[in-house]
Amino acid sequence: MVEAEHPRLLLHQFLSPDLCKELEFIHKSCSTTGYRPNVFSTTLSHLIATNSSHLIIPFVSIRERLKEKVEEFFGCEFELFIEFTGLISWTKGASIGWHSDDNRPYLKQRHFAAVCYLNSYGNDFEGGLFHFQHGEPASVVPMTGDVLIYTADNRNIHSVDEIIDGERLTLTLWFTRDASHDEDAKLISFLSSTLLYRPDTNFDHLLPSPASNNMYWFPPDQASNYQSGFDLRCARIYIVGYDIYCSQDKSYSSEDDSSDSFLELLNEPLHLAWRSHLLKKEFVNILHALQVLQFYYWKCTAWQPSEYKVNSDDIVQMSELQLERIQSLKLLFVKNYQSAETTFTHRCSRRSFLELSIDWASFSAANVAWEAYTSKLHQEILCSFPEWKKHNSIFSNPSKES
Ligand SMILES: O=C(O)CCC(=O)C(=O)O
Ligand SMILES: [Fe+2]
Repeated sequence: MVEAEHPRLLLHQFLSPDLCKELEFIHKSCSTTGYRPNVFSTTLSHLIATNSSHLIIPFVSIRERLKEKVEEFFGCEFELFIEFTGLISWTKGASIGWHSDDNRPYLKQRHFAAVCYLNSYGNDFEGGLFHFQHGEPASVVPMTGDVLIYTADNRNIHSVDEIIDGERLTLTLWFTRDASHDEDAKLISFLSSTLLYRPDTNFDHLLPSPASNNMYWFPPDQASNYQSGFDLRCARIYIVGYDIYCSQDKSYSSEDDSSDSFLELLNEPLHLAWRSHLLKKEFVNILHALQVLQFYYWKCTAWQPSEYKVNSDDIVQMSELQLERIQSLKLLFVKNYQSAETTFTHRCSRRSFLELSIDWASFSAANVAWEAYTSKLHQEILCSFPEWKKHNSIFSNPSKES
């Protein structure tokens, strides 16, 4: 029974650990700076805008399950629309005081919220506890796979403590009774203009294409002069011990150039390096490199190093000149390394990244597996889209084998 005064529900382990990992992979390879200080987000329309529409697929069944659960719990079967779906991460310094989720005139359409915790307090971040101002449970400790559902009105005023360390990740959805705020309709119309005009035979058409450079600069208020802060895509690569190498001869001055022209290098082909080794594989841009690297971290435990042989043609030893170039690129893209590290790592992972050694054979295997994963999702979205369009609604394909 719904408690009338404070209608809310906490579900334990509603999402599987693997789905949480998959959504984390998507966020760590696609996010941009968010709408509040120290917050990063990945919305579904952003995935479409960056040529990664296929990455919507992992969200489809969980959106469906959450909507059913909310409708069932609040007794409004078949009445709701999803208003917003997004991956949101909070880093050191982020917090929110007492509020209800419909507390702005432009948020009045929000009737219910579902917050899915994709990582855990203590393990991945410190701080970030959730509190309700009145009623039970008074506090929620975010744990991987748990979901908190509540009404968006003032019966559920809540706050989140400041994040002290690490990156706290959620999948957050809002639901509405107002059909004019149906997210599906907007996504389908966006997909209509991007998805179908692409031949699906050539893998190059599935490579990510970055949004504008300023969306990846952190903190966002520094994106007007780029003198401090960092490019978050590069930061996510550097903090796990990799380097970025691009051979372009153009010289960009970081001191007197306050434009973002140096960031254009990241939209050009580039390589990844580890210590003195350069991976010969060329990535079309920084997002491509980041996505493959994050995929490797998502899946790396699945590969036994002995199963794969390093092809000596895959890597080269770098020259002194190349190593110098790598250092100067690092200074260009990450003005403040300390802040990048504090933003994206938890003290536990900081230590384990230092102990990691690269296994190039598994890394090459990850690249092959990432292409297969991408093609499979692309096939799925091509197959589902005509039905979505017909019903103006995003739903999972019942014929799909699981
Ligand atoms: O992430 C959470 O636990 C809740 C976040 C929140 O209150 C909000 O985004 O409005
Ligand atoms: Fe909230």
